[in-house]
Amino acid sequence: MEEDLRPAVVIKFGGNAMVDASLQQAFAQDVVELWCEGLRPVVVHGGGPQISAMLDRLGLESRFEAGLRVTTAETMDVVRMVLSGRVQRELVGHINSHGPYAVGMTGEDAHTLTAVRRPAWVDGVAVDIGQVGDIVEVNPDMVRTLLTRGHIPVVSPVARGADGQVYNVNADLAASALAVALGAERLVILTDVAGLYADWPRSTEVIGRLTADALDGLLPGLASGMLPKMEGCLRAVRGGVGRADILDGRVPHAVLRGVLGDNGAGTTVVPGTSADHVTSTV
Ligand SMILES: Nc1ncnc2c1ncn2[C@@H]1O[C@H](COP(=O)(O)OP(=O)(O)O)[C@@H](O)[C@H]1O
Ligand SMILES: CC(=O)N[C@@H](CCC(=O)OP(=O)(O)O)C(=O)O
Repeated sequence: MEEDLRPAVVIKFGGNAMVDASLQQAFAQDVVELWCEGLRPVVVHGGGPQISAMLDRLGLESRFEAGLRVTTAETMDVVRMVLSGRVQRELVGHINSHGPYAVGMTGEDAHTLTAVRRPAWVDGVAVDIGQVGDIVEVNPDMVRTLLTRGHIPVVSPVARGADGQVYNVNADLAASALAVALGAERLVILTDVAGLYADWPRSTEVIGRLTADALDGLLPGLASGMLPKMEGCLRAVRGGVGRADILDGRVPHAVLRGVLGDNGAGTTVVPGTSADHVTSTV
């Protein structure tokens, strides 16, 4: 029975924050601690740097448009192999060193994530970036089943298309779509900076808290990896998730501090229309 279970907390573990083995271990410990506290963590992992490293070893090019990887059929094979064959396995291993908690899956499994091909928008122009997907449907049944049985789902951001193709999905957007479909309480995105910087890369001011409408106004000015992250936060809170946080994954135990301690670190997006935002200097 699911009635007495708390809403899920979806945590996106970023590729850049996961290159350090001790940070990976601290992250795994935090996720298990949340589970022990009665929360229901769902992990969606990235792996951008690991994919780029493998492409480089194979002599293949890594190219991004508006923060999304240009994905040929050859690139897609490598993306799938690195994400679900290596990065997900390592993470599941770290979590399961604490007990039989984690179960790895990809968005392709049980039709969890369905995507359609999407372009990247560069200066208002649609650019073809190959097998990159935008999620159009989420079936959260398998993730819910795992949660109900006391497991921690670890999901790779690969989706199936209704057209039979496999799609590479940005992990921030995959986490956001899953959070909405699960009716999650929170979306937490770990990355390799202190949060969303105002006037990046010139200022040292991190935006601490802002509403969905204020974020909507800032989105057109954002670049590179921060763009899908903030788009994911916006979609999440507009889709009913209570709040979305960007936290610094380079800080050990950032998840535990951010979720249980709520120490005000990082950037928090909340539903609402106020145009104001609060900044702090780091
Ligand atoms: N406004 C901004 N605030 C913070 N970081 C930004 C901003 N704009 C671009 N970035 C870049 O986005 C990066 C995070 O995105 P990405 O490299 O995709 O991270 P991850 O691997 O965690 O998903 C930061 O390291 C930074 O270089
Ligand atoms: C379409 C697209 O860009 N997909 C990403 C998927 C992995 C990811 O998002 O990893 P990070 O969170 O570590 O950046 C990629 O190929 O790099």
